[in-house]
Amino acid sequence: MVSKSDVGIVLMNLGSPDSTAVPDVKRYLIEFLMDKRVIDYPWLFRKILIEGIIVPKRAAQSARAYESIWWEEGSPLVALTKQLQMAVQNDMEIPVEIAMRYGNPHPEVAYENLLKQNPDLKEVVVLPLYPHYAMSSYETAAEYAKEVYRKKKYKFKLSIVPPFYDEPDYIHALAESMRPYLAQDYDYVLFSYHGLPERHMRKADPTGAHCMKVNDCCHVKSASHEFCYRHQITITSELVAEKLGLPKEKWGISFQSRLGREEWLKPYTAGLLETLPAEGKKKLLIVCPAFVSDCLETLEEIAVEGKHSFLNSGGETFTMIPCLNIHPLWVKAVVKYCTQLMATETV
Ligand SMILES: C=CC1=C(C)c2cc3[nH]c(cc4nc(cc5[nH]c(cc1n2)c(C)c5CCC(=O)O)C(CCC(=O)O)=C4C)c(C)c3C=C
Ligand SMILES: [Fe+2]
Ligand SMILES: [Fe+2]
Repeated sequence: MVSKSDVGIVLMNLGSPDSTAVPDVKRYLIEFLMDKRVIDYPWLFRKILIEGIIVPKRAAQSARAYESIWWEEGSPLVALTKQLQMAVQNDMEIPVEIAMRYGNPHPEVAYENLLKQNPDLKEVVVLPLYPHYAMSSYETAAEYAKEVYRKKKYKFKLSIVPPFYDEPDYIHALAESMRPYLAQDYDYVLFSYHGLPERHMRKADPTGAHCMKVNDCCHVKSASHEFCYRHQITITSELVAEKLGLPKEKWGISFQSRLGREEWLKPYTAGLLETLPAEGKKKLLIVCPAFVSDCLETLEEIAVEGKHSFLNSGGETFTMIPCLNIHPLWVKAVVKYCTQLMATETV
């Protein structure tokens, strides 16, 4: 066993542009979308599509969106990840660093910072800040953390916390972070998750025969569930709804942030926000559990664009429930997942 004083933690999130200036946003979008686990087309086709079409078209619009949510200290996602870092470090009393999959700080900087604090570092535990597995979120973060580690031939052990979508402490934290909002008058609770191309679901299925192929696949027991985003977000939602005592007709799941023309997981949040009021669901609570830190996709796409669309479609109240951010029960869960893993797994 490694002594606690020789362990460091890295909290790894998605990342943001360095600033809202268009060249910084361009650089960030290119790094993000050129990731073969995000847009999984052959390299040359991806390069032409991303650098020639998508990014030139999208960068200025994205920069404006970032500008509308930017904080004095910078990107909300990065600032909130730093706040989580401080809270976890205070609790664990060991060094905690943050790293981003895209942009800054880079995982190498996080590893080097831990080594500066303890040249005898024996183990680093990386927690990818995604409750659910997806090739384009959890997997790419975990693989990148390993790639940088191997390239630099570090001597410390590297352990990576697995997705925690059904872990009791995470479910408890998410449910309790939502509970105060249920005291207000509401018709419906919408769990809106980041979407994925349906193709990614089929690709991630190691059985090759289950996801999106078997009827009600996410509820039929299968080895594919370890890698099935839709199964995992379904379980998170069902466990939280059960804990909160939400009746079946009072909640539902949808998928946001679609990009491009491919079929993504349905139903789309944007469509539902326009049709829910006509079904009598006029007072809405919305929560986005694919993200543990508030970010562009919650603060702009949902809290601004989504709200506008819902209210314009006949909705009466729209309440966005914040991400877990630094909720004390979430900090406790993070501490537990990192502690549990220390010296139990090695890459
Ligand atoms: C093919 C494109 C994309 C896939 C697949 C995808 C999956 C995915 N993303 C997150 C989490 C976040 N995504 C965020 C922003 C964002 N996502 C995409 C594209 C895909 N994401 C783009 C182009 C952007 C940039 C913003 C924009 O121009 O719209 C963010 C916010 C980052 C921030 O700085 O605040 C997060 C977080 C998950 C969890 C996921 C798969 C499940
Ligand atoms: Fe995304
Ligand atoms: Fe599935």
